[in-house]
Amino acid sequence: MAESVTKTLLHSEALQQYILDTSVLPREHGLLKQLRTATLEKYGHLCELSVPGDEGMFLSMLLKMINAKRTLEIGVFTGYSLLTTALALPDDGKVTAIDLDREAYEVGLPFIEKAGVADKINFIQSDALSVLDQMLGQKEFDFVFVDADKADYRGYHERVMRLLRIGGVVAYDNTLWYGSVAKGHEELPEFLRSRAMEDVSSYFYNGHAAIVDFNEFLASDPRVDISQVPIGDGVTLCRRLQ
Ligand SMILES: C[S@@+](CC[C@H](N)C(=O)[O-])C[C@H]1O[C@@H](n2cnc3c(N)ncnc32)[C@H](O)[C@@H]1O
Repeated sequence: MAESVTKTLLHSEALQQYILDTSVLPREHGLLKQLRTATLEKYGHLCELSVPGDEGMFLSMLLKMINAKRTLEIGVFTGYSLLTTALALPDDGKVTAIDLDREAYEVGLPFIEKAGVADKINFIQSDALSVLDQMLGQKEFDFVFVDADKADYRGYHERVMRLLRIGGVVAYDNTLWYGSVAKGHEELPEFLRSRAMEDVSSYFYNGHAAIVDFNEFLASDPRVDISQVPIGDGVTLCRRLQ
């Protein structure tokens, strides 16, 4: 269980375990722990799709620091980052959450309900790009967390730039793609490579090229300040400037 709470490749296993034992596990909300266990029981190794505990705590801190009230989550799975967000928002905060997969959302829903934050959440089961298109000109967000189809990150970014208030923050997950961005696709960790090769249209196969391209694109986008944070699988923060 412990190894699924954080997956950064940037430091040694001993240091990773230290971070986990010292500052993550003692402070992780009990219902987040339960949600993670339920995800592991239902999805096995795919539980790694959830954000790790140290990244969850980072997102929670960030939301509180920027006083976020209206947030958008693109890619929910069983809701680890969603529950983290809902817990971090003030009582009158709202999070709009989009995912194609309602079944996975319902695995985490009992923990969201037990935490008493279900009223803050509007879950929309749909393809994210089409929902974002419908929201343009209607909604404004303080914070957006993007963790869905990596091949669509450019498309999400164009829409998010119009949905985020000026000064608002968008966080893109998995921007280090298991450490492989600094290497070639063939150097993906074995567990990812074998899964990628099973299905060339898969999340795992397409992720590498899409993320490498997206990182280069963000670095040249004058509409945002950026900071690539080496936590979890890499999170790039972008603050909208114009
Ligand atoms: C990495 S998981 C999200 C993990 C989540 N943030 C968490 O902490 O548990 C990616 C999710 O994106 C969803 N997804 C993929 N493509 C999508 C799309 N085009 N529109 C909406 N959701 C999508 C998948 O169904 C999956 O649940």
